[in-house]
Amino acid sequence: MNTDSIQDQLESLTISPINVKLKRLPRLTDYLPGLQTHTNPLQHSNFYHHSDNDGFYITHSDVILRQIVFDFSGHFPSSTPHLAYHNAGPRKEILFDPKQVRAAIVTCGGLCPGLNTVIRELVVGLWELYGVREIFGIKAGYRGFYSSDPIPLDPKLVHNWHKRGGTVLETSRGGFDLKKIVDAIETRGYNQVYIIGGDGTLRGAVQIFNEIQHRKLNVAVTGIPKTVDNDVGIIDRSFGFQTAVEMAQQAISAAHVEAESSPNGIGLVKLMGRNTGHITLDATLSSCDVDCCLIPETDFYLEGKGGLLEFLDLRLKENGHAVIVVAEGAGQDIIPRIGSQKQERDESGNLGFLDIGAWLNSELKKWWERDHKGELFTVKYIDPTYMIRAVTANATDNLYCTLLAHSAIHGIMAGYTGFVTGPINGNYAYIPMDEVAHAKSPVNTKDHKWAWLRSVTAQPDFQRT
Ligand SMILES: Nc1ncnc2c1ncn2[C@@H]1O[C@H](COP(=O)(O)OP(=O)(O)OP(=O)(O)O)[C@@H](O)[C@H]1O
Ligand SMILES: O=P(O)(O)OC[C@H]1O[C@](O)(CO)[C@@H](O)[C@@H]1O
Ligand SMILES: [Mg+2]
Repeated sequence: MNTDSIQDQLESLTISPINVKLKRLPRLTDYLPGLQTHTNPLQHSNFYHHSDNDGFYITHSDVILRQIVFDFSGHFPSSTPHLAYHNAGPRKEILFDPKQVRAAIVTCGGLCPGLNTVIRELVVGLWELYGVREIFGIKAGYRGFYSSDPIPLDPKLVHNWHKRGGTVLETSRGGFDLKKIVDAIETRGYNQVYIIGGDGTLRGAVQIFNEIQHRKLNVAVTGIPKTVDNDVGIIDRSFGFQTAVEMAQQAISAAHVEAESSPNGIGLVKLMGRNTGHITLDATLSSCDVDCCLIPETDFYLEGKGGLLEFLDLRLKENGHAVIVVAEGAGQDIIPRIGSQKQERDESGNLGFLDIGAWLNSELKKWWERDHKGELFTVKYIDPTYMIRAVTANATDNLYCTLLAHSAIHGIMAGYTGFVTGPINGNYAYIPMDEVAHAKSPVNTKDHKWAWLRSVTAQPDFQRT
């Protein structure tokens, strides 16, 4: 169909009913049917002016479609159901009496810019929007539920936490003991549990939620997805990611300056990205200084036709310098393991990596010595690791963290449980927690963005012919 006829068709298009499948969210009333409802205290707030039909309150029938881009040339609406999620936001009727709420907040896994903002906004939101007065911080990750006393939190205490990197509550890996955690939740009398963490944390949170359901406890659990690597699926992106990309730019700029200031200079930067290369990819695209971007989602090799060394040889001849950015999880298969060298695991069971940056640094030097002995050459290797995540969130991420925290509060107050809050197509949604815990988000090397990257760097595709 040509462009004009599609335009004509769109002007008069009637969309027949769309086949939508709404993702059901667990609610406390699923297993505690007798719970009383309460009017949302925002109804009496001086700051939120609203009438019944001004759209302020979100109803159970307000949904967000997962897919918003369609092919109008005959395939829409299709018989395949379109997935929809509940819209996040305040409900007029809630399932908690704010005076009876005892909320617990925990941060688990690695650091990410914005963690303290989420904590701060959970505290301030619970306190100011709903009048909750019993809010507790759990120290140092999951183990803190059963191994230390909680920290009472209030708006005064947390008022400037968003200006600090890291997590004031502290975090850790490992220490997940389901029975001890749920026992502690029961004994301490928490009835709202806010769990901030990545894929591992969310898998743990699903188990906590299942056990709470099994024990029929009046306790709602929500997850707030945190991953500096941006490797959690379904949601548009994770908080702190943009800040990390911005920080990564500084390392790339420095590598570029170093490289172009030396004859045959190579700047080599290693960035975080355990299983995904999102940070590396976005930092490359926004810097425009990178000659080659290496990520875990695509293999590469050094020697021979179409390899990295041949490419660098050409770039150095053309430009006199080159910049390589590599994600920490890239190239793990091409680094030789020494003897019985085992891949170590951290306390959560995540595989440790061989150091791709240090290995490349040494291989580049060996290559030059072998093939270009006597010619000037330098590699400047920059490994900013923790510098890109141990910072405060930028303004965009701070705002994002605030909306996430408030959305999580509204959802839990409405009696939803076992859910995660996150943006889908720019709107905040409630998503079943087990779905997010298992959804990955790799870089798609078949899409336009990767093709754009290849066109910007003109790097090889590393497909051996
Ligand atoms: N499958 C699982 N079941 C229960 N608990 C888990 C599981 N995987 C990880 N955990 C627990 O979740 C917490 C955080 O896990 P992990 O260290 O993998 O970080 P994460 O949440 O994935 O964040 P990130 O990888 O972004 O730093 C740890 O306390 C760990 O013991
Ligand atoms: O050294 P730590 O704290 O275990 O964290 C390192 C890992 O955490 C992350 O930042 C997030 O998973 C990864 O990119 C990185 O591999
Ligand atoms: Mg993880």
